[in-house]
Amino acid sequence: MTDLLTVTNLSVGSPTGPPILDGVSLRIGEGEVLAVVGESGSGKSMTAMSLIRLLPAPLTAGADEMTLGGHDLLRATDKEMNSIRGGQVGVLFQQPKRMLDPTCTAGAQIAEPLRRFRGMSRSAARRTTVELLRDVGIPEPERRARSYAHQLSGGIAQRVMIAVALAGQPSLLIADEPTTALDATVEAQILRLIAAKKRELGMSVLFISHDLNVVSAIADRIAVMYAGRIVEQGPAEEILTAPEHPYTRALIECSLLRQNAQGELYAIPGQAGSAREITVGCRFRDRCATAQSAHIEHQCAHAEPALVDSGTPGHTSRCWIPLQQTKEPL
Ligand SMILES: Nc1ncnc2c1ncn2[C@@H]1O[C@H](COP(=O)(O)OP(=O)(O)OP(=O)(O)O)[C@@H](O)[C@H]1O
Repeated sequence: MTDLLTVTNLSVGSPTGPPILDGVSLRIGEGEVLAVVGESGSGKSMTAMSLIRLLPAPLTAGADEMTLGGHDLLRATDKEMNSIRGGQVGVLFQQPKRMLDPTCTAGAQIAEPLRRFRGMSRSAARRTTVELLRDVGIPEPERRARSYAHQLSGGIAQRVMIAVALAGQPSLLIADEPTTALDATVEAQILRLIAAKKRELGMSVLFISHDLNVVSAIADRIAVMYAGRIVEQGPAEEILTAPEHPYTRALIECSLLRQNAQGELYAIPGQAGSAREITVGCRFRDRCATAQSAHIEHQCAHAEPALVDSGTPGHTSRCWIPLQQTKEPL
């Protein structure tokens, strides 16, 4: 599969405090969905923001390589980036009603990229806007085109955002927790819509989520982030059924709503936030049951493991004692 996006050794830092992203490398094939998962604060959104060069000041990013199709995202001028965002890259966020401009109709917000990126006349953009609204499953599209954000439900607003994102005919859709604010039925509809559009248009998708249940419905490959690092990456099926990293396994336990012997719901012990302060050894070690066992603790505390092949093509993990070696059942 030809790669659409290649990111090598991406790091993000702030003038104060430890690095926010540390040596993140990703690739997304044409027409592929890569899901990035991890707890709040692990660096998922910062990864996406770095790609489209929209990091909030005073954060700065550096990478060895960052390419999308034929575009070098590291060297693109601000003007080029303006046309890549909304053109080659469409973006969906968690709070669709907040992301829509409250002063413009839904239709005007879809027509804008049609005119800007596809050079359509006013009347052609108006017609295509209605087609796009119909295409993303919005009933009465002519009427909805005249609605403002406050007149839309969360699910309809996210469909409008999908129409805005697709208007520029992107090769990559970045979807940052696009269903987190929606109720379960609407969430399933929006996931189905994203999957259908991806198939129909042959787009690639960078899908960001904290929820492995959601991710399992849509991802071809999964990258697991912890404290600014990718700790495991590989084919979705393999990550979900045969994880190598104890953190991935812990996320799966949480998503399955597993209970412990006392009948309590499983939760990962400790705080994710403090891991970034760990500069020596594995960042997950304080929360990792395997690392807490006496003979292993020494190794995990003294050197950070590298991201290495698990033995299956394309599956890598960053752990001294990968789970498949310990043969612990999931
Ligand atoms: N403007 C900022 N200045 C400094 N640090 C920031 C800034 N914005 C975010 N961070 C830090 O960057 C880290 C990664 O944040 P990011 O938003 O990427 O996490 P995330 O994995 O997307 O979490 P969530 O699911 O909550 O959005 C966090 O520790 C956060 O505190």
